[in-house]
Amino acid sequence: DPVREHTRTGLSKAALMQAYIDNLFYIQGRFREVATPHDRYMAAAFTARDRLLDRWLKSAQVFKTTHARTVCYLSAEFLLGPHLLNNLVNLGITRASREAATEMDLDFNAILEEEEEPGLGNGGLGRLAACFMDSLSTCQIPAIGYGIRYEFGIFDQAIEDGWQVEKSDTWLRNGNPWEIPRPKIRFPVLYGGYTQSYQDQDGRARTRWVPDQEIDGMAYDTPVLGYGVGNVNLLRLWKAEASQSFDFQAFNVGDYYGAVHAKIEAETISKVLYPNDEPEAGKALRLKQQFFFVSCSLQDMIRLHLNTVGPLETFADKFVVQLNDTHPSLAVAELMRLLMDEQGMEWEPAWDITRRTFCYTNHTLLPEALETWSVNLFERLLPRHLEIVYEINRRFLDEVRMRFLGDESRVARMSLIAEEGVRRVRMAHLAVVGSRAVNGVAALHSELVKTTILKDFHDLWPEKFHNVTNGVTPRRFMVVSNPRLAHLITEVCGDDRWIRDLGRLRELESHADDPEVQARWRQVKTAAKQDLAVWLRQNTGVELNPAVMFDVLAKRFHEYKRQHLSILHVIRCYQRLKQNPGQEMVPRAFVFGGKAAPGYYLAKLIIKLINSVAEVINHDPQVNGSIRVVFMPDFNVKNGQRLYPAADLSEQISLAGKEASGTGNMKFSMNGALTIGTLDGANVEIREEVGAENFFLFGMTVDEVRQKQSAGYRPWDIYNGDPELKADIDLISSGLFSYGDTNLFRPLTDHLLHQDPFMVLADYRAYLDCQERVGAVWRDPAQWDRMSILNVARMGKFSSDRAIREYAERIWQIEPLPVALN
Ligand SMILES: CCc1ccc([C@H](C)CC(=O)N[C@@H]2O[C@H](CO)[C@@H](O)[C@H](O)[C@H]2O)cc1
Repeated sequence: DPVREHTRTGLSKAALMQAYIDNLFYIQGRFREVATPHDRYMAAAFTARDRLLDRWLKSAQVFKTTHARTVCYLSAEFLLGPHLLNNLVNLGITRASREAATEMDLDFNAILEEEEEPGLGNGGLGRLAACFMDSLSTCQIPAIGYGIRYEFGIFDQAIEDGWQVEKSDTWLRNGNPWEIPRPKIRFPVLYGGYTQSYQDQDGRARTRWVPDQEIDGMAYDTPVLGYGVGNVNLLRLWKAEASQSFDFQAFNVGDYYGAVHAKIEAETISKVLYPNDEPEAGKALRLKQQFFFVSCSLQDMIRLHLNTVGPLETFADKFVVQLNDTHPSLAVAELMRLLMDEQGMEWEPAWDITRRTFCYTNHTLLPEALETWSVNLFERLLPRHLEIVYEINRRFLDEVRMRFLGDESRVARMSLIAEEGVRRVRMAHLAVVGSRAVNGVAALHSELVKTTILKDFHDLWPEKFHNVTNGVTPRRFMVVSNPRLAHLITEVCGDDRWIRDLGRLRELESHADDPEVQARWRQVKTAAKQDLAVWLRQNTGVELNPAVMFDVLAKRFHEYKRQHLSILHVIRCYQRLKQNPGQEMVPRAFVFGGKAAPGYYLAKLIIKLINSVAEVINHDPQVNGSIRVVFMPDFNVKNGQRLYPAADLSEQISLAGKEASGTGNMKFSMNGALTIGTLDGANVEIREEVGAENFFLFGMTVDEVRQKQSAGYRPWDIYNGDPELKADIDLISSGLFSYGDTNLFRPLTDHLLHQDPFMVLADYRAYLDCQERVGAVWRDPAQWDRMSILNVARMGKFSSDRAIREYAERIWQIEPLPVALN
């Protein structure tokens, strides 16, 4: 009956109002007068969800009947962010929803604020996976995202007495309306034990794995709708469960803990996300987590293939699997095990399928982030996979020896096993050997991958190496987070086709000097700054004036990202104002944000320093008229969406050669911020696109860094050679920012003066001079607005749609498969 059909799928205001009322009643069991904010959010969420499921089922039917070639994106992290508004935008019903809310006298923004964000990631890598899922659907490429449904995601960050305090992330406590539990889609995951070789019925040598632990992985599905299309892809996240959750025999003998032991043991595997963003933990549970989702995902793909296509010989034609860094690289060995031990395939055909199935993306050059697992741990947890890794290695090193006769040192360097000291399995090597394509995430980074960490492999297989520069989705990071700017751009461009074709932003170029457009552009920025100022006052007590320059540095804390270089600039500004109060200085608000891995002491000390400097400056009437400092707590996707639209200046100041790409740099620039940055990662390409004259560049290049390091870098000499630098570091050591305690920041100042591995002191002077140039341009609003408009106009390249199209054409060889909207 049309009324019923209409209520669950209708996109009109009336249909949405009816659906909301129905959901409040039939799902939340509430009528309006007694509904809680959470009830209202859930009713709104289910209203959107129904419209998603409608398109999802149509997509699933099309993909099933057409045996569509499918991309499987394996990632240990998916930093999705809040779903509701993003789904309303992709459904094209934001206006109807707002009007429905107004008509029912509901506070639409309050409903949005109610949503807990699924923080199933640490930073760049996890958010990139989420942007790619949005673009895979929008570009109509059949895809499945596979990952882990952590019960506890990235910790919530509180700042107490200037220190980061981690709070566990109970994102599931109020339920999750966006996922569909799939109790019937579950797979056994094995650990430990030993292997046994035997003869099968045809007399062929076979190996069986006799594990000492078996758990289950159960699927939870989240639909991922594209923007303005009928295509909905699947995000399938696995939860660990005991295959037998209650041991009644133990209970009968009163061993109550024993009765639930297996359940607790099993569930720990998907209990919590490891909060490390570069240094690897090397913890056994982390390896168990990686194998857990890899095994479930590959078993699921084999099930889908056998059910839809048939014999596995064509597996690599149906599925292409992208390994998001080395975290899922066990997949290479696990697919071999499943094809040989479970599907009875011989090594060669199994290896041929494996090598044609996988592709690997590297996201970091930092040696401490390149995962290696001790052979002992590997053998203890995954004895069968170690055998397979050894055999892959034996055959691979034969190939290397053939190609590079007598070059045993190259053989040792390329081996999957690091033999010196504790023997370790090099996961990046396993990923490269088992993949048909390897890519970096920005042009500079991909060059460095080929000339440094994977040089030997590039010498052997140059054709395998590619670059695909990262991108971000303009839906979430422009339309959802900055609707005022989106409306203005649509008006100036004449239509909203730019949202799916970001190159159309070029239309703005011709308006860059138009005073009327500039005025409206500045209004949009000021309004976003006002919103942020209100949020910051409510959540930190710090008052910011939206008329001053908002200078923003927000990303995970890591020494290579050099947040401590920025705080030295803040201290320089402070000293200048203190030493000559009358001095005219461009007023600025320095906004910092970002989490530090809980075990990363120096990063946490930098957070403390920022908050301590803020304390002194914000309470000093001699300077707080010109400069203010604030630390935005709990930088996550939701708070990022408040920050990106409100920034005037985007700080991208990592040491050249260290930031693989960066994606925050793209989000800030797409929202009209100008960038001060080094020639690192994607900064290089942003500067190429927006024009060198519209980018504040400073600092050493990668080559200059290498030269200075090989010449012997002595930060102490720079400290003694630059009086302002000396004064700034001495002020930190003086205890002025720590109530006279001269020891608090000593670990940081000592580290800077004696090691400074990321050459903060070497780039200090160039950075300060560049900040002077920034101030000079800020004094000319018309020029600043012109540069801001040109920055946005030329950001088309950095849409994740472009990145996905490049993966599809150059790496995955997959065609879009459109699903009709209705
Ligand atoms: C094993 C611990 C661990 C956890 C995460 C990682 C990630 C690779 C770190 C990460 O997020 N890298 C970032 O990836 C982004 C997406 O490609 C890039 O834009 C960033 O430059 C890069 O730091 C390494 C090691």
